[in-house]
Amino acid sequence: MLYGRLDALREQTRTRIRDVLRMREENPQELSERESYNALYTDKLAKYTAAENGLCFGRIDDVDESVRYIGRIGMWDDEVDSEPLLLDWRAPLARAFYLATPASPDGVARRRHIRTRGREITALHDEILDPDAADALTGSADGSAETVSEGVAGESALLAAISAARTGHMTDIVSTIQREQDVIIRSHHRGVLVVEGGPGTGKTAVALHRVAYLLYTFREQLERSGVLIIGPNSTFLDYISQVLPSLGETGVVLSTVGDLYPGVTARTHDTDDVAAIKGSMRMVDILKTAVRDWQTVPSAPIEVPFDTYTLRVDKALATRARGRARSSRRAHNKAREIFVSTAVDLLASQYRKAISAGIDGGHDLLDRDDLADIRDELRADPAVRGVLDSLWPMLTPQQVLMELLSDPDRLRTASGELLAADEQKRILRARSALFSDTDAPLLDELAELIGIDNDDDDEAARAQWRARIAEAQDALDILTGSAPQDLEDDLDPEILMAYDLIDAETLAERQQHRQYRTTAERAAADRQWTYGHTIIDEAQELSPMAWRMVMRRTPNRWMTIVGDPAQTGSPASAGSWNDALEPYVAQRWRLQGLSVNYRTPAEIMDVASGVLAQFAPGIDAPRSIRHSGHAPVIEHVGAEELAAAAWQNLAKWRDEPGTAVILAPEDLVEQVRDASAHDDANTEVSVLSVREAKGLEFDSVLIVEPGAIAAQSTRGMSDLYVAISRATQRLAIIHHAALPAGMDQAASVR
Ligand SMILES: Nc1ncnc2c1ncn2[C@@H]1O[C@H](COP(=O)(O)OP(=O)(O)OP(=O)(O)O)[C@@H](O)[C@H]1O
Repeated sequence: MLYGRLDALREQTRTRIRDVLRMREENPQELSERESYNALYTDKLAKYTAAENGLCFGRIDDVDESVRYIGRIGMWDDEVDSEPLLLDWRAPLARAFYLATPASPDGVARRRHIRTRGREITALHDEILDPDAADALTGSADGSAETVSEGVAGESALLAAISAARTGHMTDIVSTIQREQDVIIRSHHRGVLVVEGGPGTGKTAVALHRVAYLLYTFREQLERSGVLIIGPNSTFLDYISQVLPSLGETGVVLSTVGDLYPGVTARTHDTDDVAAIKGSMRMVDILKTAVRDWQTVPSAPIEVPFDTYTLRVDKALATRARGRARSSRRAHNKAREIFVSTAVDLLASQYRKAISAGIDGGHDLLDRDDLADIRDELRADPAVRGVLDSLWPMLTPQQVLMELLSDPDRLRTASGELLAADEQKRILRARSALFSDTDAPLLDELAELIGIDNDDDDEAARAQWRARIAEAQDALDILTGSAPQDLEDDLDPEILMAYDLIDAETLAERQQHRQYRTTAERAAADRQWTYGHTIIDEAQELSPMAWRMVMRRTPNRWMTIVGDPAQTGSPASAGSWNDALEPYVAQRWRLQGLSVNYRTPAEIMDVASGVLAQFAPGIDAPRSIRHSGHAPVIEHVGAEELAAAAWQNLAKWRDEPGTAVILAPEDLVEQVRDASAHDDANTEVSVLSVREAKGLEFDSVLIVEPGAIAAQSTRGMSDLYVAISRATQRLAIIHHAALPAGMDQAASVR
C-alpha cells in the first residue's frame, strides 16, 4: 500500500514537472516562477526516489492499540487528509520509535523493526516494551518477539546493521538510531553543540542525520542560508557523500578546510611542523604586517614628469597619504582610494606652487575648477599612477601569500619576533609552489585584510546584515543564559523567537540575491557566504587559523562540532574544545557525549585500548557493542619482507566480504603500493596513511609497522589508535621493529 502511494506521488510529481516545462514565460518574473517550481518538483521527485529503499522500516503499537508506521518520508492518505500513512522519521510523532524503553515506554507497547530488500519484507523483529499490553496486540512477528531490557534499542536490527559488510560508502542509520544519538540529532540547541565520543560511536553518522533533521525542522531558513559540512579530507567527504542524498537531502556544501577558499584548491600537503606554524594564531599579526609592508614610502624622492614640470613624490608626501589611508581603518584595497586621493591632492598643490613660482599672486591663476581638472589629469596620468601603484598597490590574497612565503626578506620583516629564524626557514617555499592544505585559512585572513568582496556594491548591505546577526546573537546569548540546560527541555519558545529574528533578516537580505543557481552552488562560490548551520567533523584537527575561517562563515554560531580529542593527529590542532571555542563563544557551548562503539568489535578494541592507555591514561575507550569472533593477529617478519608479507596476509582475507585496507607509515605507503602492482587481485585494496584513513572504516585492516606509525610524529600513538579502530571485523599487524608499548598485551601472536 505504501509503495503504491509512493508510485502515485512520483507520477503526480512527474506530471507537474512536465506541466511546468510546458509553461511559456512572458517576462522575467514568470521565468523565475517557472524555475522555482521546476526546482521544487525536481527536488520532490528526488526525495521520493531516495525513499525507495527501506521506505518503511518501523512500526509502533501504542498501549491504546493505535499504530504508527515510521519511514524515510511522510505520506498522507489523499482521502483522509489528517491521517498519516507513514511518519517521516524526523517528525515529533515518530520519536517514540527511537526513545521508548521498557523503563519509560512512553505509551508504546511494541516496537517493530521491518527489514526489506527492494519492495519485499525480509525480516520482522518485535520488541515488547509493555508485556501487559502485548497480549492485546495483533500480528506478532513469529518467533522473533523479545521482551527487551534497558540498553540498546532494536538489538537484532542494530547488530544486523553494524555487522553487515561495508561497501566503501557510509550508509544511513535511520532505522536503528540509538537513544543517546537521537538526543543529539534532534537537539534544538541554537548555539555551539560539541559532540564528543571515541572511535566508532557514530559521531559522523549523528552529525549527518542532524543535518537531515534540521533541514526538515527548519527547512525555510536553512534552505535559503545553506548548511556547510567540513570534513578532514576529500576521501572522507566522498565516503559520507551518499548519506544525505539517501535521506532525501541534497544541496549541502561539503568541503575540507583546505578547499574552503573559493577558487583555490589545495594541491599539496604541508608537513606537520609547517602546518603547526601556519595554523597558529601568530599568523594573524604576521599577515597584518605583511599587508602593511606593501604600503610603502620611498626612501629617495621619485620624480614624476607632469605637464612641463617635474613633481616629486617624496617620503613626506607618501607618509602623509599613507597615514590618512591607514587611519581610515579600511581594508587595504578599500583604503587605497584614500591614499590615491590624498597623494593627488598633495601633487596638485605642488603643481600649483610650481606654476605660480615667481609670479606675484600666481596661485590665483588657478581657480577651483582648474584644480579639479588637474586632479583628474593627475589621476589619469600613467606616470603618476605607476608611482602610486608601486607605493600602495591593489593586492590579491594569493599574491600576498605567495610573496610572503617565497621571499625571505618579506617573511623576516612580517614575522618580527613572532617566528624564530628556523621557523621562517621551514615555511619558506618556492615561488612556483602549489597551494597547500594549510593555505586556505591564510588566504581567507588576507582577503579580510585586503578587502576582497564578491560584489563590492553589496558591501554596505553585507555589513548591515552582519550587524543584524550580531544583534540577534546578543539577544540569543541573553536568552540562552537563562534557558534550562537540559537538552530534553530546550524546546524553549523564547529561543526560537530570537532566531526568528535572524530568519527575518536572512529573508530580507537574501531575497535580493535570488538567482537560479541553488543555494549550495551560490554558497560554495561566495567567500562571504554566511551559513545557517555548520557541521565540523574530526574537529579536533582544526588549527586556530582554520577555526577563524570557519567561524567567519557562521556568524550566528549555530554549529555542530564533532570530534574525539584522543584521535588528534595534527600538531597544528587548536587543543582542547575550550581553547578552540573560547575566542568565539566564550563558555557558551554545550558538550554531549557518545559512549558506545558500533564499529569496532571488542577483540580489536582491546588492542586499541592498550594503545590508548599509553598516551591518554585518563580516557576510557568506548564500549564495543559486539564481538566479531576474529582474534587480531600479529606477525613478525624481516625488514625486507614487510610489504610482501602485508599482501600475503591480505590474500588470506580475499574471499571475505566487504572492504580491506593496508595502513602504513607515511614513508612506507609508496613501497607497499608498489609491492602489489603485479597482482590484479589487489586493485580493490587501498594502501593509505593513517591521515588519509581518518573517519573511514574497513572490514579488514592490516597495519604495517605500527612502531613506525607511532614514531612518525608527536601524535603517533594517537594515529595508531585511529588505525586500529578503523576495523569492523578483522585486524592483522605486520611488523619488523618492536611493537609500541601497550600493543602486545591483547593480541594473540600467530
Ligand atoms: N545507531 C546505529 N545504527 C547502525 N549503525 C550505526 C549506528 N551508529 C553508528 N553506526 C555505524 O557505526 C560506524 C561508525 O560510525 P561513525 O563513522 O559515525 O563513527 P565516528 O564516531 O565518526 O567514528 P571515528 O571517530 O572513529 O571516525 C558506521 O558504520 C555507522 O554507520
